[in-house]
Amino acid sequence: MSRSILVLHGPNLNLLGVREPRHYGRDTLDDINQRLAEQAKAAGFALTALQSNAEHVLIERIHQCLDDGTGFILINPAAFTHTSVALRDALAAVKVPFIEVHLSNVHAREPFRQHSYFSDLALGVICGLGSHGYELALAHALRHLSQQP
Ligand SMILES: O=C(O)[C@]1(O)C[C@H](CCCOc2ccccc2)[C@@H](O)[C@H](O)C1
Repeated sequence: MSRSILVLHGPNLNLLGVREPRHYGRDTLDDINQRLAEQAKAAGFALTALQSNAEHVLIERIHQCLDDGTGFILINPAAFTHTSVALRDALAAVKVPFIEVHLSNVHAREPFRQHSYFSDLALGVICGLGSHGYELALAHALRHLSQQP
């Protein structure tokens, strides 16, 4: 059973807590990552988090999952949600189960945010619940991995 979870944050999420609290809340990315790490550790699992503004960095980190035993991915692709076939293809290639997370309710925002290149591949999608969405996604990932042989 894999005991390793990867959390990926897409472009501009490094600005969380500094700008746009109306859409994205006041938690910083460090706040979110710290809470996720504590949640995973308490359950006996390892968690790695990466934020990047560069599509190729996220893609190459996903490719690493072919060799590093990652059992589950939580990903907020951010704006790449609506644009990146390349990032979609990387997730499809490695075949690691993933949950797509969005802080805001993308379905209550501009039309262009209402299409995702990831949702049909995802195990599930959580949006609109702020940073709690990440914690809910992690809770599901932990249960999923705990049920694996
Ligand atoms: O709601 C989400 O989590 C999004 O993935 C966030 C993306 C934006 C991430 C940028 O986050 C910022 C945070 C603070 C200030 C500026 C941008 C947006 O493009 C997606 O449509 C929905």
